[in-house]
Amino acid sequence: MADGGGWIASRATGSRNGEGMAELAIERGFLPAYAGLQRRVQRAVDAAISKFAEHTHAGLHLEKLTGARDPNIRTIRIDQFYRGVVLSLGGQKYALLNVLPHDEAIAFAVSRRFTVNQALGVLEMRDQAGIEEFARAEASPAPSVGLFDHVSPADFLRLGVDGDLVPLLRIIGTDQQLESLGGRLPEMQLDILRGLASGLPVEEVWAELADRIVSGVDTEDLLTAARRTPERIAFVSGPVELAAILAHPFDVWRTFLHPTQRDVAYRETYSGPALVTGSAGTGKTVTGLHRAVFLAERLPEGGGKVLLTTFTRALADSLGRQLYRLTADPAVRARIDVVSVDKLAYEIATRGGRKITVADGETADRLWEAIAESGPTYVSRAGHVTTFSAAFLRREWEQVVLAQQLTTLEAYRDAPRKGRGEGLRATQREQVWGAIEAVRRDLTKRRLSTHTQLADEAASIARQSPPPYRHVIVDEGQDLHPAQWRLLRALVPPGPNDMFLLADPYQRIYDNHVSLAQLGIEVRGRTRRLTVNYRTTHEILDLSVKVLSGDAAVGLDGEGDTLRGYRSLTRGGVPKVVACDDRDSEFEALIERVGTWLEQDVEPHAIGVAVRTGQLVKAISNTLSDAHIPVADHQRGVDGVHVATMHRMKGLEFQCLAVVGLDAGVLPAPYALATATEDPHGHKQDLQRERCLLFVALTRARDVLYLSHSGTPSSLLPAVR
Ligand SMILES: Nc1ncnc2c1ncn2[C@@H]1O[C@H](COP(=O)(O)OP(=O)(O)OP(=O)(O)O)[C@@H](O)[C@H]1O
Repeated sequence: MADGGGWIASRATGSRNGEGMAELAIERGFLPAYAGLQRRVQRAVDAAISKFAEHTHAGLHLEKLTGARDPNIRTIRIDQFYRGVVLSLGGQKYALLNVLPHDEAIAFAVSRRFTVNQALGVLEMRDQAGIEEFARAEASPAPSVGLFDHVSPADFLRLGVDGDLVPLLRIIGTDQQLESLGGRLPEMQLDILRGLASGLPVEEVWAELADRIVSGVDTEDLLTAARRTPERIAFVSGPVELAAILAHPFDVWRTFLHPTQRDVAYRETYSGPALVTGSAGTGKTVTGLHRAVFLAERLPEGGGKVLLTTFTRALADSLGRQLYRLTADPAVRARIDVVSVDKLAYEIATRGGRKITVADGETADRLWEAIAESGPTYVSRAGHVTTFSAAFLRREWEQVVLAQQLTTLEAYRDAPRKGRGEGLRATQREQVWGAIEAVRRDLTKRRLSTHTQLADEAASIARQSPPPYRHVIVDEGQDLHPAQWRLLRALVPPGPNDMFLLADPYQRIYDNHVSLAQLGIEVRGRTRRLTVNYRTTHEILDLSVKVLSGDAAVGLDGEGDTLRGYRSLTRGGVPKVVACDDRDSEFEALIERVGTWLEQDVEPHAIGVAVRTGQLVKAISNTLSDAHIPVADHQRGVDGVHVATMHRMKGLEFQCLAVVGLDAGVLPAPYALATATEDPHGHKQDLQRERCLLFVALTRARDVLYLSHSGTPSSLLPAVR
């Protein structure tokens, strides 16, 4: 270490060593460590980093340590109390690993060891002292059934598991044992072991890795390995980039993507529309944001724009905020339009000054209620004289008539009604058509349009002009209506990298069952699946997945999706279910819970309360406000605890989440279910949608999940230990 690796000086004065700029890298773990420091210590860290520019290593007090498991680890003085831990990568390159109070820094530094993965060639960190401790504590004979009996030593090596760990893995018989060893292992190897332990066959785990296998790995060459590990080591281009990273140290995703996410987001070319699936919290949004920036950076000046769109305005706002943090370059930002699909449709449909008022949900509901009440009767399968319900008529309009752009009774009479349950006789179709027409006329008379109608009109308008975008990226795609897909298809010319779609069929909470191929969006051969959940703890995920029925959901590509290999990287407490006698005591318990979170310094906006109905939202907001707990009001820009319906929780996340009012009679919502006797298929579908809704709600929690009900619990709530 002749010269302290100063990229700042190199940049300012030109290369001093004549071999190009020396570099400083940061290791992923450095960011949370930095984020947790007081501002005063952060400033001292910033100053120490700057010294890399100005000093030789002597000036930096880079120290080797006696007893270190890794000869390349050094510590560096930050101030009187703190030390940084640094890895020498060779060639005057260093990676910042951690910053801790003096004794902890030394303990961290002597315990860690960096190795190069023999299969993937990536740099890995392990807690060597912790592994030794585990081996001592668990020094017992192999269990009769080991967790990895189906994996041969050769397979372990092929999958990049270090040979010296194999004897230790043979004594592991349970998931709990694996988890207690887990945090000490290299992250990538743990990921592979968890995959194997969750029942994935060796060949499937291998297939996930196959693209990344490197031949001729030099396990001594840390620097090359570090360059192959962008998910753990980021080489910064200079002080501006480093400052940008350190300014938002919690946004780890900005700098470090999982290899699969990186492959998906940074692929040079998809020959046509690409679909990324993955269940809750797997980083679909994050991947879409990176893709948007990647594509926008490649657009030539005046060479078109990227559209980044999603389901609601709130989600689009959130995308916009995250995008802002991902790229500081105003030219790149200016090339990306972030807008919800509804707003996009409205803007296109009202272009040229046309005045349109959007029918709000309540107004539309009232029209459907009125027609259902006064509408025709028929004799049901069960032999009752019955009417078509408002929900049935509205869905028939949305899911059949608007979805297929049916404009005449004749067309409707012959139209397929896939996914709509019980068939309708010709006379019933006439009755339904009459009711739909009446509501449509009523809307026209009042000069109102629904969002779906607007999307339909906007699609027709868009088809008549040259497509305004070069690339379209769609988040939360599982819930878009066919009319919205037609609109998006019309906004971008078919070709390479035209559409990049993100969707999770297990989070479908509206009735739109779409086949993209039928809408001219062919993703076959270009679908990828993300499986690692970054948001939620293992325990929360475990409970959430139990809510789903186990039936495979059908994806936008028409294929059955799977939750195989879906897993979380973090551990936490088991979610708590509180059973209350009545609503008052349930609300009291909620106040207590939220109050405790606030006392524990959880920010109000990091707390969410999800419920099934709008009435409960109102009641809980009032209850919390009365207890002097701030409740967010986004329209008025008021910060506070976020109380919302499960539908509105889509796409969001909270450090602490309460999902309350989980009573039988509230969830599944009786008004959202077709009657089991009269429409068994529709009933089953509706029930599945309610399950997905609860799944969406539960998976919004990051660290802590609290559940409660009054009286009999919802049948959708799984038994909790
Ligand atoms: N590679 C990563 N490293 C660290 N954090 C990540 C990574 N990828 C995603 N995250 C974090 O995980 C959380 C979930 O990510 P994101 O919202 O993109 O997932 P999603 O698949 O869109 O989720 P959902 O479908 O449930 O809305 C976010 O907090 C995000 O910042």
